[in-house]
Amino acid sequence: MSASYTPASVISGLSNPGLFRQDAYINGQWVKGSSGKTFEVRDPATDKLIGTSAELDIKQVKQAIDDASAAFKEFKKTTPRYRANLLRKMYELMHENKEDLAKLVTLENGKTSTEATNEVVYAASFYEWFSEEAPRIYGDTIPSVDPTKRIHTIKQPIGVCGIITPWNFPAAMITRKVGAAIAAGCTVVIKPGAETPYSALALAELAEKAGVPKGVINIVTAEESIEIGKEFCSNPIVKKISFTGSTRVGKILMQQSSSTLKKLSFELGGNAPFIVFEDADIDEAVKGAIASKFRGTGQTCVCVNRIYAHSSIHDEFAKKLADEVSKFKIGAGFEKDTTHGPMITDRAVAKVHEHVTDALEKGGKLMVGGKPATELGPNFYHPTVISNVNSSMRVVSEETFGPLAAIVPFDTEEQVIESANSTEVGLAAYFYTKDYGRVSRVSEALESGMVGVNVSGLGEASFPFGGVKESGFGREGSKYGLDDYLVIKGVVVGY
Ligand SMILES: NC(=O)c1ccc[n+]([C@@H]2O[C@H](COP(=O)([O-])OP(=O)(O)OC[C@H]3O[C@@H](n4cnc5c(N)ncnc54)[C@H](O)[C@@H]3O)[C@@H](O)[C@H]2O)c1
Ligand SMILES: O=CCCC(=O)O
Repeated sequence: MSASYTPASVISGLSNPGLFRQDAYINGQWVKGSSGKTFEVRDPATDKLIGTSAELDIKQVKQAIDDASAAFKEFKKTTPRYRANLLRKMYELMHENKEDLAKLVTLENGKTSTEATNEVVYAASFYEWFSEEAPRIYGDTIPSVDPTKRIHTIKQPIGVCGIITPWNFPAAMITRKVGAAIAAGCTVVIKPGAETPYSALALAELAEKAGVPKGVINIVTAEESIEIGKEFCSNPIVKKISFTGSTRVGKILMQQSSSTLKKLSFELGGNAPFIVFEDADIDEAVKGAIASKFRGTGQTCVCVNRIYAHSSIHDEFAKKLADEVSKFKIGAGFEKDTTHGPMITDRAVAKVHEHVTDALEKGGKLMVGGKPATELGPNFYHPTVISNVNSSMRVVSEETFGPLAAIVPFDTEEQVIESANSTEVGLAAYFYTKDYGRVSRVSEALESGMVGVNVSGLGEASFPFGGVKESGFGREGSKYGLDDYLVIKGVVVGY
């Protein structure tokens, strides 16, 4: 597409040009791939080259793990107050560099400048949150059956953590994990999504400025992720893997980790139901569905995937939703009037189109959209609403991960709960109602790690983020987010 910017003009317009790094970051050094190997990173809106990134080989990844291990020997002895101050400084530096960080997010991920700025603020909030949690890593004292003994517990950092993150939140998926790891006293080796390495590298640059000791945060970049995944999982030095990404890859990592019995936390794929009951405020539900379904152009793990609207309001809801969606302006994330950016790749576009075609062939009613926006480029898809959807359609059973809102009519609360739960994954679920009894009943009945009632936004640092079933395990953010990076040691003292 023709755009009012080029990647080069965005990079030269950064207030802090040092944030744009193309080398990997190991043990406080910026390192190139062995024999200078690199991979390309492209702007998803224009397909123009942003730059290259170092393609590390396994020897370099092993070295990063060794360096993180050496750093852990000292870092684990630091006080929680020291680590709190480091995180506070990292948080402040993210805010000082908010505009630049947001530009890098838009450039490599494609999301709009507003969404990118929101992501940077959200990402920084995890450093702030965990700076406040670090000094509160309490143990217990426990009465013993033996009067000559005293029992207490201490919580200690687990060790070197391997962190693997996706491209859809290139900053927040890193800070949510690294904030907890640093607060606990762990050291990390991070492999960011190959589509979006620059936000991760900019965060490493800021961490260094904040005074994070060398070896505590390491970023290994590569387009080829399979061997790095194997190394993280099989290297006995790595004690924990934290992964955000697809259920498919989560299963591979779990299998690979069995030989070394790693502690694992996985945030995997979802298929979020969004239920609009007959007593709901329809306009509020439309607003909520738009915010959740189309966040990041539908490429958010907690995005609504299936909308269930009570039969008595299905047509009204579908029309109002389609009217709002038809006002969207898709385009490059940097353009002022763009409301929704591109998808990450043309493969992602193709998957949305497969779901749309399948739903229409099986009797769904197209309300708006329904085709790739090839006039804008290979990565754009017209935001789409399809009503009269049923459970035989792929969009109901599979995560679309794109801008397709599919509306299924239902008749009873029991029936819709059963439909909502009839999937192997369980990350987020939403419903709209004014019936107070239903709020508790349905929240408790939904098989998902997170539920939004009359709201569509779940993400904040204080909220326990995570799934059940094949959406994974472990919780990020919140007071529980530290647990995954700590081990409890019981101590018995005899007198
Ligand atoms: N639950 C969450 O918080 C959350 C957040 C974002 C994305 N997701 C899920 O991720 C999926 C989309 O993201 P994606 O396509 O980038 O997912 P993905 O699983 O393909 O990739 C995620 C990360 O894993 C790496 N990876 C891929 N194969 C690997 C392997 N064999 N070994 C080690 N690393 C490997 C990738 O390079 C990337 O860094 C969706 O299903 C979405 O729901 C979940
Ligand atoms: O896509 C995954 C993360 C989204 C969020 O934290 O709200």
